[in-house]
Amino acid sequence: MASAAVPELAASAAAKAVVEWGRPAADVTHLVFSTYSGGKAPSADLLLASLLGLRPTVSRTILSLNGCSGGGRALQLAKELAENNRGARVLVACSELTLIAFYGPEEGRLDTILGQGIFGDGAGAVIVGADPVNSVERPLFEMAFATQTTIPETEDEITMRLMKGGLDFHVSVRVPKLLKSNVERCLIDAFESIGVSATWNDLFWAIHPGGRAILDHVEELLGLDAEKLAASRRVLREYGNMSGATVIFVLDELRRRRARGQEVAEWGVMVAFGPGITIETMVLHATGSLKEK
Ligand SMILES: CC(C)(COP(=O)(O)OP(=O)(O)OC[C@H]1O[C@@H](n2cnc3c(N)ncnc32)[C@H](O)[C@@H]1OP(=O)(O)O)[C@@H](O)C(=O)NCCC(=O)NCCSC(=O)CC(=O)O
Repeated sequence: MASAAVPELAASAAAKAVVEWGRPAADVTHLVFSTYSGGKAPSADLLLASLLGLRPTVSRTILSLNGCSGGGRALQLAKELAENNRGARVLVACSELTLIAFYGPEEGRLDTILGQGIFGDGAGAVIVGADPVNSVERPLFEMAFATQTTIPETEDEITMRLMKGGLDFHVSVRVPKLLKSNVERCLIDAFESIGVSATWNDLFWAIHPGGRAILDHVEELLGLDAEKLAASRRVLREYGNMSGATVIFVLDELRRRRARGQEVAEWGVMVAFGPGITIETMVLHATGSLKEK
């Protein structure tokens, strides 16, 4: 069921992204697809390419089981592809279905219930490119800098394993504190790398809302004003933790808030995390056309 539904869900998100982009789907040169909800070949990226009518030469990559860092990883990879291939247009698609990880409670494993309580289904899609065609394309966010960090000795803190009965998923109770201890260093390093200085409250924020406790910990650590994580909190409240797709929803929510004049910061950050524990950090720059929308 998941194998069929995951690409269909992605196709519905991608079709909307393509319409907003303003160019035909056949102009997509690369596809990066992230999901934890599959386990077959040919995989969901091929089915998505066929559902959208992408060209047979589209260069496809599937990221499997990157978990909640999958959205951040896919966007970083798309940035690399777009910057290194003139004229490339990369479709990033993340599609997740909790069905694959649905199973009954386990003695002594409270996180089984936690996962089923806070996770949700969803798909998000983004078109990434460099050098926009000004007459057609309206860039929203520039990915100014991107980096990946692995927190040492945390490989057992978030785990996923495909078994006969589905996806065996575990998340330890230590995850919010581990992120709290490591996220600021990632942010400082990222901003130093591009020579931009800003206080945390000067920025707009797209943090993967892995759970309410994670947002609370980050907010407290960085001394963020309450509205700074409003986009992440709204997405978590409305849709749950949709794993890799969630940061795309948060970016979309930021775009809407900006259009309503609720978010005016020029620079911002996106942070996603997943098994590893892997932290994907990105410095974002709101582009002119985003501010005009
Ligand atoms: C789930 C919550 C909203 C519940 O908040 P509450 O304030 O209601 O309750 P709480 O935090 O006191 O937790 C209630 C009880 O559950 C226990 N508890 C909490 N998290 C647990 C876990 N992961 N494993 C086992 N037990 C856990 C607590 O110790 C406590 O036990 P007791 O009652 O005995 O004291 C919050 O704990 C939360 O946001 N946790 C972080 C979730 C998380 O790690 N998300 C990341 C998912 S992974 C991800 O996003 C990336 C990926 O998948 O790749």
